[in-house]
Amino acid sequence: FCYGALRQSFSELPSGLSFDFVVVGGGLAGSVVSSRLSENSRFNVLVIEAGPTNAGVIDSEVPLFDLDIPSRFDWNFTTVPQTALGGRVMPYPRGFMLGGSSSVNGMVYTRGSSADFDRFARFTGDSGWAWKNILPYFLKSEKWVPPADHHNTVGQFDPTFHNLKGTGMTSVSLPGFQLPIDGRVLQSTKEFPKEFPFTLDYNDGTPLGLGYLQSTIGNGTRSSAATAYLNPSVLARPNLEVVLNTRVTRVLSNSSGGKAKSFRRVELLSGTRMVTINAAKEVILSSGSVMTPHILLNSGIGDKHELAQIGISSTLDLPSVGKNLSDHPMVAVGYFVNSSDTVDTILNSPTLTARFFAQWEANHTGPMVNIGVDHLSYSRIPANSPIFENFSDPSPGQNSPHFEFAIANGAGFTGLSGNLISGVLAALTPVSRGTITLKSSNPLDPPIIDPMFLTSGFDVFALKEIIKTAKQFFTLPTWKGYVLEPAGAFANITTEEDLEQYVIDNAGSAFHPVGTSSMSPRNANFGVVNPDLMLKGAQGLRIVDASVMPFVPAAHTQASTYAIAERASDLIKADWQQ
Ligand SMILES: Cc1cc2nc3c(=O)[nH]c(=O)nc-3n(C[C@H](O)[C@H](O)[C@H](O)COP(=O)(O)OP(=O)(O)OC[C@H]3O[C@@H](n4cnc5c(N)ncnc54)[C@H](O)[C@@H]3O)c2cc1C
Repeated sequence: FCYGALRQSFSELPSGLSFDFVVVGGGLAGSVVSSRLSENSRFNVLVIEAGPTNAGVIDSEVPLFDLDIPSRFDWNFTTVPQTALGGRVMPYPRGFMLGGSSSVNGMVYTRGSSADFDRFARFTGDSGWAWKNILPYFLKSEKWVPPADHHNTVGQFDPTFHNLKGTGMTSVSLPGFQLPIDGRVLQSTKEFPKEFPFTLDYNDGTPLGLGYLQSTIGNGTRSSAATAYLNPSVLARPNLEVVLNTRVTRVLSNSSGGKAKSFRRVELLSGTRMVTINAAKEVILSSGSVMTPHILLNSGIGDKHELAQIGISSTLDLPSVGKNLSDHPMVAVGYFVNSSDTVDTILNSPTLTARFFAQWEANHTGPMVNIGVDHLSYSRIPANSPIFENFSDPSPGQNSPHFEFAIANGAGFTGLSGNLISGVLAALTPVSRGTITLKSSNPLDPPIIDPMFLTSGFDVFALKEIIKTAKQFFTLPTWKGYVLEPAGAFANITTEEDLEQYVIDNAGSAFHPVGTSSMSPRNANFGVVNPDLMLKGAQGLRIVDASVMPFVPAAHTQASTYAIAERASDLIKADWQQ
């Protein structure tokens, strides 16, 4: 038989092939796990991806285009009205192409704090998830490369915490195009060292402070899980098949009674027909925090009472499926600036966009290699804050931040026009938890997504605090003569009530949902997967994606998903060593 190709549809897959592993979703984690498993030539691996190929998609390749990826590469989900946000409905983007959300995301590469992973280990009872044991997997997935402009990076990162050996996979680099605000941003670490101390490297496990942005960019181009892990030489492996444009609807049980049920059969939509395919060893669900629980629930794996209400009979009663959705709420604030040298000028001018795109095409340099942010800052709510009279601290440890503050050379997420500088402000330790549920028993209906943003008073407080900090930041002496007046509704805030209303009117998702198929200790009567990521109470089904994280780390979620998928690959290989 001939394996080893990128198929445009399931019907292109030659009949008669059999597979050891069927990976559902060729997104970030699915690309990693299928690449690693197919390193073993005795394993036949099939990946089924709902979206199209990433190859040749310029909007995905050019870093500065990241805010405007066409909707055909998105699942185009929206949330239900958010009660704590004045009933607003908001978009909930998820990548719909090979590489998944790693092909459409903001490319920010942040790992989180050592305490985040030590908490994973404590919570699950598996020391394999602790920082010291997961750090090698961060290094295995990361290929540290020079920035696009090849500037001297000494003093801008700590090489001890990166893989400079060329053995890694996804390229990570420092900013490849200096922004005009960079000098002033760095000066702020001297003017406000208590809140913004300089940190050499926020990816060393202790992120607090202001440091240089690290992104999944190599040679001025997005490096995604697809470009890195499913590169042409991996796709040429005779034991790997990748099927595009094919949606999986359910996993089916192919055993009954007796021992734990086995879920080694996948149902998918091929054209207008439902067909099934078996995995001899395992089905691996890697459809992400929204679609993995959606597939499980449609398969009857979830809370049996809730499923009965929509006419789905239970195959495995696991009430935690789709619960515990944890995502970072985010809000942006902007100021007009006394300069036209911001990304707004480029993005609002077709002529400049064309000119800098031509430069990018010619030699992968210039403003298009950058996302308009060169620095991030991480900070904590002071220990003596009155909020801790009513809430215990949700952060996992003293080295772990409550806030992220990205300093953007443009309007960014404010949605305003003009020349701006903005702060993209995220609350990293959300207390609110949401759900993914089903509308009906039709597996092609979209999920009901309810992140329940800001339903905890702690999260409202956190966003208000970080806005106050951003105000202090932008009024530091370093900004004199550059930062002008606040922009949009932010300009009208005078009271604490105004501030709260601004948060309610403007907060949204930072696009980091996790927790909907959470790990829990092996014998726990809650959770969805065991610490080895096998579905609880079942055989033959593993979940490998962001949905298994029990808590959202104090970081953007791609780095942790890469590390989890790398460790998962080793766990799977060890289980099936012959
Ligand atoms: C707009 C946006 C910006 C972001 N910015 C950043 C950032 O700057 N830095 C960062 O660290 N993180 C960022 N993230 C988050 C990060 O990309 C995700 O945490 C990460 O990609 C999660 O990986 P995953 O494998 O769980 O899911 P995904 O990467 O989303 O992969 C899931 C895959 O499964 C496929 N799939 C789903 N359902 C089915 C089905 N039924 N059948 C077949 N295939 C299916 C999807 O099409 C997709 O390819 C961002 C995310 C988004 C959406």
